[in-house]
Amino acid sequence: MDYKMQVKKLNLYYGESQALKNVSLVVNPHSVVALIGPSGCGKSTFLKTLNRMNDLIEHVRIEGEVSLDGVNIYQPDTDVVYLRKRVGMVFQRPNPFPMSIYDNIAYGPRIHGITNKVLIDEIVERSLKGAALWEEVKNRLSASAMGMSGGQQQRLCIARVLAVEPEVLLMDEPCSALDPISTMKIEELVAELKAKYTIVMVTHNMQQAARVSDYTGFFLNGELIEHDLTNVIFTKPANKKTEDYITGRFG
Ligand SMILES: Nc1ncnc2c1ncn2[C@@H]1O[C@H](COP(=O)(O)OP(=O)(O)OP(=O)(O)O)[C@@H](O)[C@H]1O
Repeated sequence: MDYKMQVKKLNLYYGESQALKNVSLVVNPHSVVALIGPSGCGKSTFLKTLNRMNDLIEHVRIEGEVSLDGVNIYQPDTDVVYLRKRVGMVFQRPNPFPMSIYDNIAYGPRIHGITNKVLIDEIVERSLKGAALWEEVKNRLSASAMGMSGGQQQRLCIARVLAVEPEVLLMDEPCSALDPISTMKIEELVAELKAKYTIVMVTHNMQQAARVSDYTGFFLNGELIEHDLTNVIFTKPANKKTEDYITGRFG
């Protein structure tokens, strides 16, 4: 099988400080990869290297290779806007734009040049359905997104990413600001979305990693200690440090 993404010997430095150390990882298409590890171990930094979000931070230096469908995204001629359309990101805290539900979704397609109202209507409906939000909001599309619950806002942010037809979804602790019911909805959604997309998700919650992911990577101090099928990581990890972490001996 061809990998959707492949990371080879990745090092990342914030100024003098090295945040990622020789990380190599492959991501299969239509799989969910969970990244776990204690606070500050480099999970978010790693996630952001997959669509070059770290480019926006000063003094960041990156060595190694990250490829998407076999093409290195760090090549100088990469169109970063197009890359981020293909590899979309959902953040820890829902961050809807202060505009209507409809306009939140229409924003991305409009930026990418779509002006036809009928087409945008279709995209809005399809994206909201894809994010399991349509039934809850179809009668109030012109209402402000700021009036939605936190869980709805997070699904709106997922719908916003889906609207530009990504291939990979990066999720940085998408449930950390949500209540248990909203968390469950997002987890169910992730399970559905992997039929169409490839998902890489950072989570603090090991039960969540065990529930939703096919593969799990364990980070510690900027190193990817181990990466394997999720049931292997949680039942018979190869590395003692992984075992200590998942059994709660530290973290
Ligand atoms: N913009 C930045 N400038 C300098 N150092 C940074 C920056 N962002 C992160 N770091 C450092 O890089 C290391 C990894 O941080 P990162 O946020 O990737 O960890 P994390 O595993 O996602 O943590 P958490 O689970 O707490 O979100 C930390 O030591 C952090 O202080």
